[in-house]
Amino acid sequence: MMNKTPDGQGEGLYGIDNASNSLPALCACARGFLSETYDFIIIGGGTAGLTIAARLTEDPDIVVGVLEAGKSRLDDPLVDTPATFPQLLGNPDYDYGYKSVPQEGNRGIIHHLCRGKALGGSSAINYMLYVRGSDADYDDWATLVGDSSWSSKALKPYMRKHQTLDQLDESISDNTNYPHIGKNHGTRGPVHTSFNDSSFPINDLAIKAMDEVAGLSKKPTDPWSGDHIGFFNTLGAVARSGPHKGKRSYAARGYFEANACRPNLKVLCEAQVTKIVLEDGIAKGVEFVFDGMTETVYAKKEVILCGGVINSPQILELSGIGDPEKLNAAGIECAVKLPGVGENLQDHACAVIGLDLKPGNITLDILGDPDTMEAATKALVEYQKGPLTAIASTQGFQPYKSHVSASELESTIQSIRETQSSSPASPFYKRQLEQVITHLESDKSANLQYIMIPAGADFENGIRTQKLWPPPDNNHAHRVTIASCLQYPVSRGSCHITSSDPMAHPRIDPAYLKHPADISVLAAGLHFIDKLTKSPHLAPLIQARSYPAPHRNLSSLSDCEEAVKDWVMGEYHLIGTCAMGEVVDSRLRVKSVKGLRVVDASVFPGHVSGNICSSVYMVAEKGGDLIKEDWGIEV
Ligand SMILES: Cc1cc2nc3c(=O)[nH]c(=O)nc-3n(C[C@H](O)[C@H](O)[C@H](O)COP(=O)(O)OP(=O)(O)OC[C@H]3O[C@@H](n4cnc5c(N)ncnc54)[C@H](O)[C@@H]3O)c2cc1C
Repeated sequence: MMNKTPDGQGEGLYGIDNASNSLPALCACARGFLSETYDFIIIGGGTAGLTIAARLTEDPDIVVGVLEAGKSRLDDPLVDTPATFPQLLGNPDYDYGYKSVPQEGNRGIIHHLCRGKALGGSSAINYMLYVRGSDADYDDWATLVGDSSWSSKALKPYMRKHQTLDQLDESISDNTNYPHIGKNHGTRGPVHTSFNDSSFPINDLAIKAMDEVAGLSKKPTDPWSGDHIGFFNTLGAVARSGPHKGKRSYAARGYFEANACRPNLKVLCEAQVTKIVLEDGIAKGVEFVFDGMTETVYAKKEVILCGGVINSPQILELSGIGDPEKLNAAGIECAVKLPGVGENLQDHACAVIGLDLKPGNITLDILGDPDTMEAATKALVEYQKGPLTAIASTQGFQPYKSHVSASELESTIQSIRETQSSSPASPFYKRQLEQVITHLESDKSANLQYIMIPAGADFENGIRTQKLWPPPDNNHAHRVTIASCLQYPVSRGSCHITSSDPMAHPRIDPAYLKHPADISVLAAGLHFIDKLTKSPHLAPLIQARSYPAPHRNLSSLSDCEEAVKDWVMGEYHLIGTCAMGEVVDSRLRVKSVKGLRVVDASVFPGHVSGNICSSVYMVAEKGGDLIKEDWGIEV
């Protein structure tokens, strides 16, 4: 076994020199995979699945097999280069291409819902913003599930455990907008995080405008400490040290490749799991399809489901675990009645303003100039630096209460109370709503996240096609997009199978804007952005608002509500379809089934503020320890 640091981080295990190009753990065919006997079978080699596989195989006596539907994309420049992520979205080689049902709250629009189909899962295609929830968010989890081991205090070591904080680039002399305190961050975790090493003047001006309009004179001390109210440049999951400097840092790199020499780890890619094999209420193994052939593999100890927020409930339902009515309608016999499966789907919905800037103001559109692109490519290739290694970093959080009058706040809360007292609301939902109300009443809660992207969006088709970010255009006014994102939605959607065909996409309803309170909160966010555009820090730079159309008067909250209904999009932060407390217990074991856990974003019982990948790594790190404890494996 290995030495431990106080955070439980392994000494040298994820050392940069351990990476192997031959990757012996990757099986070329099903026969190779099936020749092994496994203690644990992990379904889904995504963000959470690879984290758990790495932790369990720290014990050389534990043998783990991972089945992943996507391909390994290690060393694929489209995945590795931070700036090329838009090319992954909507691309069937990387993205499942799920579609929502028409969203009634959003003029009936069908949303494309991206999910990563690759080793590393959605961490291979995401926008790489590295953000953590606030303390109140995880304390809410602990309360909802009645287990203090899920409190913010208890979870902090798992946040540090997955992270390595790389140093701020020496060219950044003024670190006012890059606040951080070392003790809140990891130093040896598999996921490298860093600040951008370059920025545009508009980044700092936008932060000034945000501070001014919000009336803030102080910066957050460290937005990863559990309090992220205020405005700052965020970290990204991009390595700024080691052999992968300048590249996306994701689960396949940090958790898999670094451990791919372990003889007790096997991964089979392009293997689609079709169901869990249940015998007398015990998960014994899984059925999967590889190269057109159906195979079965057994687990001596447990099956761990890490298929993500869409596929984990899908696989449970295909296996006969769920609501009997929904299963019967899909032609599946119910083996275990568990009505919460596929319910409680939540996302962070965003509303946006698009701005065209006056000549002389630069954004990523400058990359449309061939000479600038050549220089940026040179910086990437020769120094692993520059704009092609950057993420959309400018952001911050504000309480809703600071944006509206007392009567507007009361009316929003009243609309939630009405839902709370209605008979269809489940006891679990009612308790969640109490927490949402507490957030709205607080003047310290991160109800709204603001993100400025120094690029223009395709507002016409982007939601449907996910070709949201058109190529940079230096012949046009340079553009920025500012988003306001709802962090604690009241609306609840669902994800259920409608057919027994495992290849058929489930019916997914993220229920954007289903509840009027969500519209009110987002409208206040849009109103705030409108004020930013009038701030002396930003107004002189702006040529025109390109979206919403001029007839929407964003200084009126009711017009903001209409603009929100015209255009809303998920922040790709889907959670909750196998919620802790409802579908799994607080040790992540599926209720009424033995030998089966779910560990991924689907187990989040309620939403957290901010981008959620850090929370997925944290849940998986904790999940790994829970499994080890339950099987007497050294933690
Ligand atoms: C486009 C996009 C942008 C995002 N941007 C950010 C961001 O900037 N910052 C942030 O913090 N978060 C972001 N997120 C969210 C974050 O990346 C995800 O919440 C997180 O990665 C989900 O982890 P997971 O383990 O739950 O699922 P995943 O990482 O999606 O893993 C699920 C895995 O299971 C596999 N699988 C599914 N079904 C089967 C099957 N039947 N058989 C075998 N394998 C299967 C999948 O292929 C996948 O590899 C973004 C997400 C997306 C999609």
